Amino acid sequence: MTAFEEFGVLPEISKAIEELEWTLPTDIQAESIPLVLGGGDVLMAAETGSGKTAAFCLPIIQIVWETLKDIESGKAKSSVKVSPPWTMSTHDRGAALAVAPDGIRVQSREQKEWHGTRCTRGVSGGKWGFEATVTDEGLCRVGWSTINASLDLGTDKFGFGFGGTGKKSNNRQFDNYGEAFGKNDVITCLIDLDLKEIKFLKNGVDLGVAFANIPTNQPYFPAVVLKNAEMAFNFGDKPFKHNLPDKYLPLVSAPKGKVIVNNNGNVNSTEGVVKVVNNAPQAIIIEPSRELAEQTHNQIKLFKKHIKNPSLRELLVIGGVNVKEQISFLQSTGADIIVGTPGRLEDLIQGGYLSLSNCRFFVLDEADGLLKQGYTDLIERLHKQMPKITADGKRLQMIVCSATLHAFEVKKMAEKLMHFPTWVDLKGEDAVPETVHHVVVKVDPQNDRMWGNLRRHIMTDGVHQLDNVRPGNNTPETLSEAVKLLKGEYVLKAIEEHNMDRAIIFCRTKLDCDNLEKYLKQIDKRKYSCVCLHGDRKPNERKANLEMFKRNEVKFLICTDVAARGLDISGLPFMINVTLPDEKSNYVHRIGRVGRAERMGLAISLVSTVPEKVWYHGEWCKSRGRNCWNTNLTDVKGCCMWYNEPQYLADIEDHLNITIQQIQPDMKVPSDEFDGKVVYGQKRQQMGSSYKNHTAQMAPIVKDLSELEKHAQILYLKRHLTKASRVV
Ligand SMILES: Nc1ncnc2c1ncn2[C@@H]1O[C@H](COP(=O)(O)OP(=O)(O)OP(=O)(O)O)[C@@H](O)[C@H]1O
Repeated sequence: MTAFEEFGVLPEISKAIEELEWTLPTDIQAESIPLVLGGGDVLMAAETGSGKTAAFCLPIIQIVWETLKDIESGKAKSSVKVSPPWTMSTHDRGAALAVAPDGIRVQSREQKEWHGTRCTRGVSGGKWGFEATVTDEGLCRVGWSTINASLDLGTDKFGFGFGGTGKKSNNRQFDNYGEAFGKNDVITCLIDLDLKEIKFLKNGVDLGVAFANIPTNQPYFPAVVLKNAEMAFNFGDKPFKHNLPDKYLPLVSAPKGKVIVNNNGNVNSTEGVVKVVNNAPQAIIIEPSRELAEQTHNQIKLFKKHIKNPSLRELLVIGGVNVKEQISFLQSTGADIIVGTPGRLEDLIQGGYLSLSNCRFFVLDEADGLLKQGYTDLIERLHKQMPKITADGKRLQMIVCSATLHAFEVKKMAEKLMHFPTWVDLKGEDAVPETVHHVVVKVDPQNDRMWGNLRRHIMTDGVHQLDNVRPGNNTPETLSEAVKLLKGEYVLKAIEEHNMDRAIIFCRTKLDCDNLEKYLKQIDKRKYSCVCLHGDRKPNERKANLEMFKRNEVKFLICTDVAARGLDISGLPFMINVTLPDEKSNYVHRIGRVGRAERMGLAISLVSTVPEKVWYHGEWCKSRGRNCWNTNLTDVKGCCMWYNEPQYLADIEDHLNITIQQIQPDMKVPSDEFDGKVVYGQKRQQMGSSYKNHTAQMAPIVKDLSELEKHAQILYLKRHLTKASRVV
């Protein structure tokens, strides 16, 4: 049995993993795979390069395939025929109400409407009780209803509820009763079908009869309705927090003859039959960029290699590619798992080519990035269209992941859309993997005057074309232009010093990328072979460039933040930040392109010591930068801003709670600075090789300790002997 099989992964999938020579699951995989296989919603926060893609792809492939097999063998019928234990019903419930897998916790995150559910069983005579605990803020009403009652408990004559505002309600009549209740309060709900009355206890205190003379010609079921709230139930499986009053019994002890099964929502058994529909996939995985979508799609293809009978169909749905091909694939072959970028996915859904009716996995990879790119509404729209329970009775599972998941937007979204999610948080706040050595180099045009007499230099972005910039004139504009020139040279120096023959280089703008590409090629096309990856390049060119870089056919990939997240280039040793990102989480993502899968990587960031004036084309810029020469500042609707890198560096350090090692412009990284000499791009050396160094480092500390020990022993002996001599 392989290590992956021990975590519940099927042999067919494990075989493909073995062929990739992965012997053990990474930590995030070991934690998350069982949770997803177990049916839960999961938020995965783990370092860059820690294997999050497989952590969600493997269990999804497995469950989707198992479902396909069940459908093929006719087993995938609705699970509704099975007589359920005392739990809240996943069928007889409002659309926005979620029932946890244990069936006793319910939650609704809908803020405007009420959503309710009823128990899977009811009683037809006797005196019964159950407990409902308020487990979160929000509005709730709990009580008893017959099977004919609306799920909005207390709004028709068949339902009797007690609400958190201290009101009882039946048939839309809301009257004061008992007292208000809220988070952590325990409400005991009692029904006496002999005396025909319903009453409630709050934290064990009897609030008196709420409803008398209730009709008893129908069985009664525990019921609840919530508005952005959460409750947990105990029907008597566990000891109650407060004893039931005399003669009342827990519902679980009701004898067979008195128990009625709730078949609401289950009656139409043909609806419970799951069918394979070509354009209705079981899983939708959203990625923030085309490249990343393609990468995840390729991983799925690898993982499903040995999956047969039935085969599993995956489809890549990204922009910039002929939509007709995607539509025809959906119609002819069909797809079980779709990986895509948000815009194209929604186009296909709105056009009616793609249906979400069978979707049971909704994955947001690089979720914070998606939300920051403004896709919150789109995600909510798609989520709304997905069934919260599939035809075979499975809950919609949401998986959300990133190396920088601790963003406010993510927490808000998780609260709104996810149900009882588990945070698999391996690092706490955002962090840099130990395999990444990251350093900064100050670019100081006042100290390093080399920019004043360069024979050849990089073409700059032209921001200062109309300014009087020249050596000897120390205006902010001149220094800003000088930074741009120096950065071109510093990139060359970094490449030279570290003999970089493979690196990803991040620039702030598409223009900066183009200028650096031209400069490197102008100096030496072969020595500095490079390609660009940014939003202005055609999709085919982007794809071809990335492939060339991955295949080692060019040495440098120059890109904007479009490539900051997720791209996995095996064994990449170096990255250079020509300019720091203004979004601090992107620093983590950018430098995380190196130091992946336990290989060491070096990230060098060039940081200007003075403000640099740069392009910033906002919505007001009609051409969005193309041929724009408006060098006014943004506060007067111009398209430039002063970029304050020292501030961004401080923000990043503050965010990561570290001081980033600074190196000199000679780009030398002290060889024993981290954990001894390392070979970037290779796996970390075994402890044996650095052991000598380690003992040398420890020697003075050990010597100090031994001195202290000697001192302590002498002190003890002196005191002891003095005391002893006094006694004598
Ligand atoms: N169990 C494993 N054993 C060996 N290598 C693995 C394992 N899991 C993943 N990898 C490799 O580790 C690399 C990084 O994986 P992946 O791209 O999934 O990282 P990630 O956590 O999604 O990173 P990012 O946050 O940058 O997107 C890939 O090259 C992948 O093939």
